[in-house]
Amino acid sequence: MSVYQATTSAPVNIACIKYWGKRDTKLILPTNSSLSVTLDQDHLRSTTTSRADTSFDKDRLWLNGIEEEIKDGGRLATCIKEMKKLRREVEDKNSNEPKLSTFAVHICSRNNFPTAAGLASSASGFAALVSSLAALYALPASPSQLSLIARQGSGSACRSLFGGFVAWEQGSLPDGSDSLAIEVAPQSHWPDIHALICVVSDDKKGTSSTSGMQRTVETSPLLQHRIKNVVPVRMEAIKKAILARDFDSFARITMQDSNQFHAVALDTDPPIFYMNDVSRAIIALVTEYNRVSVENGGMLKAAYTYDAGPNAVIYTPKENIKDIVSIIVKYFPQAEAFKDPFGLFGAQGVGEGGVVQGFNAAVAKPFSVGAVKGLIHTRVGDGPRVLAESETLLGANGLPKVVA
Ligand SMILES: Nc1ncnc2c1ncn2[C@@H]1O[C@H](COP(=O)(O)OP(=O)(O)OP(=O)(O)O)[C@@H](O)[C@H]1O
Ligand SMILES: C[C@@](O)(CCOP(=O)(O)OP(=O)(O)O)CC(=O)O
Repeated sequence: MSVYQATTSAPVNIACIKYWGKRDTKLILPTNSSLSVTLDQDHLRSTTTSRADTSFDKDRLWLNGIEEEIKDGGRLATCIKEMKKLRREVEDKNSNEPKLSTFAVHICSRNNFPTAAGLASSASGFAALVSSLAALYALPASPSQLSLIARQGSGSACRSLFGGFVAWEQGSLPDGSDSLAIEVAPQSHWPDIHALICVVSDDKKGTSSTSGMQRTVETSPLLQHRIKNVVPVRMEAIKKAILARDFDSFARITMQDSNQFHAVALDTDPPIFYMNDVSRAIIALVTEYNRVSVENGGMLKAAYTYDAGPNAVIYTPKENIKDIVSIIVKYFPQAEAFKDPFGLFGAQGVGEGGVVQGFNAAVAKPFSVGAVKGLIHTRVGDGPRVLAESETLLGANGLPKVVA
């Protein structure tokens, strides 16, 4: 008896031009195009196994070992249904193909980072779901075609079907068939883009992206200006900057767009605040680091960006990442030693951190341990990967394997 299954992993992406607002909430069609950097799966990833079997009586999904309900008409159900539809097309063309589209599936997924930490788990999660089903079903679909389905799981997930630098073209058709992700440049084009994720403590539950963005669409006049006049120009400018490996322009646009996204959140009625004092202090530190460079005749050296929460992501070329880690550690002492995946600091570690020459230390006050509860150093990465059979997350009985 053949076992029909596939395991894939998919990356997280963090936008430089933010998606914020839907023109169709069911199909998840955005009010503006967006652009992101895919982060390295060696550090952050969702891994998903999908198996089709005649003995399964219904579609089931486990996330980090806990079964999630697949609600009728919900996002998970929609993605699974759309993938089965593509499988049926393959079966209709070739009658020798096993009728996997008629079997129920068991899907088991794990995120190697905390799902609740606001690290875009829905993006890597739905990208891994769609790519594992695509591998299971041996679909001839391109990443852009798969992005149409991942988009219906979570908008930002469509961008995780590619590595490197990725645009989500908003499209204009009512059925959404032109609202898809395209690769602007692969990882290999600009591999020196590194990222430091500052995981900021956040006790209270914030406003979800899904509900927050709809409130913004309904109430913010600034969003209309952003959609019509700002994003189209920025999309073109940032694509040009990426193709030219022009970090100065890339950084300027990324910071401006993060700022405007948080401005439209504030322009929402009632207002939405995603950043906190820690987030704002990190902005002050990156701004000061850039000021020192520019005043010495240099260019912008780092760019901050924030999604729908207080965590900072700082993009910087590889050559500056040591400076950035040192500055952040100086102002935000860490409870645990900095995990140094690229071996920046050698055996002695980052210590108490420090600032570059000419840096005005008074731009922010030092915080106490725990204000930034963790630092993750990563870089631009590749798109979804198909993993070996041995990586399966499902046991012989079709249920999640017990992890040690
Ligand atoms: N590996 C996964 N496989 C399938 N679905 C997942 C996976 N990881 C996360 N999800 C889905 O995404 C949901 C979490 O998404 P949510 O949008 O609340 O958080 P986030 O992605 O961390 O934040 P944001 O989208 O605002 O950046 C989970 O409840 C689950 O439904
Ligand atoms: C601020 C953002 O991270 C918003 C992401 O929103 P989601 O993709 O999580 O929203 P839904 O489509 O409702 O699932 C910006 C971005 O990633 O572009």
